[in-house]
Amino acid sequence: MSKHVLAQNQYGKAENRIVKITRKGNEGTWHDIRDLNVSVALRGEFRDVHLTGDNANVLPTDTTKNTVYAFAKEHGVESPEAFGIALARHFVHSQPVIHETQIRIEEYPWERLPAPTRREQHSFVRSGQEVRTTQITYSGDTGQLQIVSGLKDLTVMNSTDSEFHGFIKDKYTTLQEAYDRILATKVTARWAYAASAASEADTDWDQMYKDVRRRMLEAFADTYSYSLQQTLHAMADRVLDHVPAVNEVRLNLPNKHHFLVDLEPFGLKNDNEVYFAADRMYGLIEGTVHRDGVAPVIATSDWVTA
Ligand SMILES: O=c1[nH]c(=O)c2[nH]c(=O)[nH]c2[nH]1
Repeated sequence: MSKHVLAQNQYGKAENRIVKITRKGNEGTWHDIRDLNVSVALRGEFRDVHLTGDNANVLPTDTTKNTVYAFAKEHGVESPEAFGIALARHFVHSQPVIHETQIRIEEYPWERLPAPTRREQHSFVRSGQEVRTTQITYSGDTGQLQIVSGLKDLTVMNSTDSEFHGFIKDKYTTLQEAYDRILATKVTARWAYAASAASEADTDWDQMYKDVRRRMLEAFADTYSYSLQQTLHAMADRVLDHVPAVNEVRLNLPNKHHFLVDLEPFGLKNDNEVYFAADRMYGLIEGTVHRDGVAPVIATSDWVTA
């Protein structure tokens, strides 16, 4: 017997890559595709396997992988959220020793690539835009379904309407005050849905995603910024103002610094036109905004890099 305490534990198969084709139209020649990376984590009565290696309560990770693929055929992939909810419920409801499931999904976007010489639609180009994410947590004990969706790698820039000045100056400060700078960031966003939206069968998750993304981008573009912190708040605020199903927004915004190049040695004046785009290091601005009276649920400890 160990004298130490086994605390949080979970297991499952991570990063199951799956592409699902849905054939539509007259002869099934119109194809829709969903390209997912699905990770499964199971939580429950797993003391024995850790303490003695007794596998009686262990549904193999290999089975969880097979279930992901079989579910794509049996239930289809309507959206990452709907797929994740079905999987999360399945594991909890089919095995009494599994009390909670967490499904994490990334979706890689493809755009339709029209072929001028044929009517069939089965060609796609991977769009260089963001990765869509979702995390579904379902508890069999409480029946609670928590959905935190999001996106990452969405890079945006304002080439003006950004200032940064009036900050603390101590003996180590060298930063010049900026009255016209580039503001650029690679957005990682997560938003938590209200329990009512999570449990409604007809929630249109793809539309929700489009709405949240659009509101964040509009706020980024609309906000005359005196700091990336202010822009972060404006982006989250805009989502909460316009998308009632969302209760909380967390943003991780690396400040992708653009430094004015000194052109004086060449006898040239740099009128905020020529910048050096720095790769590293970067300021990292992070924060959560949530509805008053609703306790935040999105993890704040996740490590996000630019
Ligand atoms: O928008 C900014 N916020 C900061 O906190 C900060 N710090 C810094 O050096 N540059 C910036 N820019």
